[in-house]
Amino acid sequence: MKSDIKALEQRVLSALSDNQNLEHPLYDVLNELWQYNQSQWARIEQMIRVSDSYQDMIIQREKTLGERFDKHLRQLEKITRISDRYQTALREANLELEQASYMDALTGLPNRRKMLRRLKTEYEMRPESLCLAMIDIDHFKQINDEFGHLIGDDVLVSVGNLIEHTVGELGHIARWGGEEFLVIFSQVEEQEVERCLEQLTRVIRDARFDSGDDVRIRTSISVGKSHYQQGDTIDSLITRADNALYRAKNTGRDRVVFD
Ligand SMILES: Nc1nc2c(ncn2[C@@H]2O[C@H](COP(=O)(O)OP(=O)(O)OP(=O)(O)O)[C@@H](O)[C@H]2O)c(=O)[nH]1
Repeated sequence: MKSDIKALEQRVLSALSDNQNLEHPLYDVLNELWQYNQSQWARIEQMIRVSDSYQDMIIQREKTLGERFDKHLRQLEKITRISDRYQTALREANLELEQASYMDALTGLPNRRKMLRRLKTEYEMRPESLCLAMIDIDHFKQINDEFGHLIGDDVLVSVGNLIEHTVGELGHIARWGGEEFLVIFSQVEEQEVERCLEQLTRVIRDARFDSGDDVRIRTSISVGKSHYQQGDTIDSLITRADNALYRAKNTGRDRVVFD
């Protein structure tokens, strides 16, 4: 079909180029139709060229947009990874900070803050089974004065360890402050608490602590114990343990005084 049109065009063209046809009555009409036809073809070709270049432009643009989108996606993934790492580090740092705020830096034992929290929880659950032991190292100032504060620190840590080890599962120990420790006993028979505290004074009395040279340091502890009584608050329980400790100090030290 296409070759027929080519042949037809060829015939029209040769007819129009033949001077003998110039006088033919249809020559002008045919010539005009031919010119019009040619200009239409030129327009169609022009439109095809415009359309092609437009398509090229769109393809190019999509490519550029795609590349930019990929780039942004990669950046976003990178930022997400950094943010994940940052959040994990932040969580870990917060956890460490929280643990540090409840721990005594010297002995590694729970501190007063942590103990008060535990005390509150135990008190809210079953106050009637609460028993406190306030423990203080005797004449600790003399150890510091004689051997220095660093050795004093070592003794403090060792006494803390011995208390923790001796009390074991029976209670919870904390460094209450200075050379003072507090133990909470909950749901432990009173007699068993008393046996444990008596054993504790023996353990510390028998212990020998390193002084850095040949001398071995000896010390002892005084203990004041309070047991929940009707109407007790956390404060009054602590005060009664403190008062018992005071009596232990005043009656010769190295002993347990029960309230
Ligand atoms: N090395 C050291 N000493 C401490 C620490 N905290 C408190 N002390 C010392 O503990 C001593 C407590 O002295 P005092 O309150 O007079 O009591 P004490 O000498 O133990 O005498 P009594 O309690 O009456 O038997 C002081 O010399 C404090 O400086 C500590 O973390 N490290």
